[in-house]
Amino acid sequence: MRRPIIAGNWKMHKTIAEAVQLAEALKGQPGELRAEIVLCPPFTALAAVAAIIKDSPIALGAQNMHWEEQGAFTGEISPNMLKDAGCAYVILGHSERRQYFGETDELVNRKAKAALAHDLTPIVCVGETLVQREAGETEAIVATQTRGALAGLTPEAVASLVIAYEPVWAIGTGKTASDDDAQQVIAFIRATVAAEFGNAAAAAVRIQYGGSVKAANAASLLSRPDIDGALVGGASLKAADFQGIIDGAR
Ligand SMILES: O=C[C@H](O)COP(=O)(O)O
Repeated sequence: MRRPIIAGNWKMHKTIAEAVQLAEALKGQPGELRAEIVLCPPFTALAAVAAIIKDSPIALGAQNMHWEEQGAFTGEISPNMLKDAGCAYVILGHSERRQYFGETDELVNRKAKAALAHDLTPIVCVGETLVQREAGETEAIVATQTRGALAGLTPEAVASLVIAYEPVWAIGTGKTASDDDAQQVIAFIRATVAAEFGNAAAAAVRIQYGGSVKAANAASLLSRPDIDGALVGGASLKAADFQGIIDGAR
């Protein structure tokens, strides 16, 4: 049985004080959680958020990472630095990293291997652009990205990680993939994993949907059999909005 995972990607938002305030508000929410919750603040707020959530069931994640442990890589953050700051997860290959910073599947693969070697769970993002979708290339794109990002991993490693299917055209646009579309593409990604890594890895790997998830659509997306949670951008920036999504997974 796969436990749903709901991650808030705060992107380049929140000062340390604002991050602390949001983490405090979320930590204070009562109730049993069916889903695992992950907060992914910017690097500058990781340690402060870690201190707030340390005795709660909420986990900490980063939004990116370099693959080396240390060295002359100005502006980069290493896997052991993320562990040191309290991270359990790291988002890799987000479409914004691919689009604005030239990240390739090969680079995402290198990062995924480094994350796993440091006991960080990668949240590997895949997804097609609008042009690719309209050209009927969705399956080809997500299959290539999935195979590329996971190349060389063991079935056990693949089983332990998280994939986020984020159609680029749905990110921050208010346009959500329909439940049927999201379910269909995520089932296809799972079949791709099965073909490459076997049925046990495919049955275990958690695959989230991301792209304009909000309280109003979360419950029905998460009720689909292959959708194992959500990677949330905009709606993770306000405690009430994110809590509404978490409630959708109860
Ligand atoms: O990582 C999160 C996604 O890019 C989704 O962002 P969004 O919920 O603002 O559409």
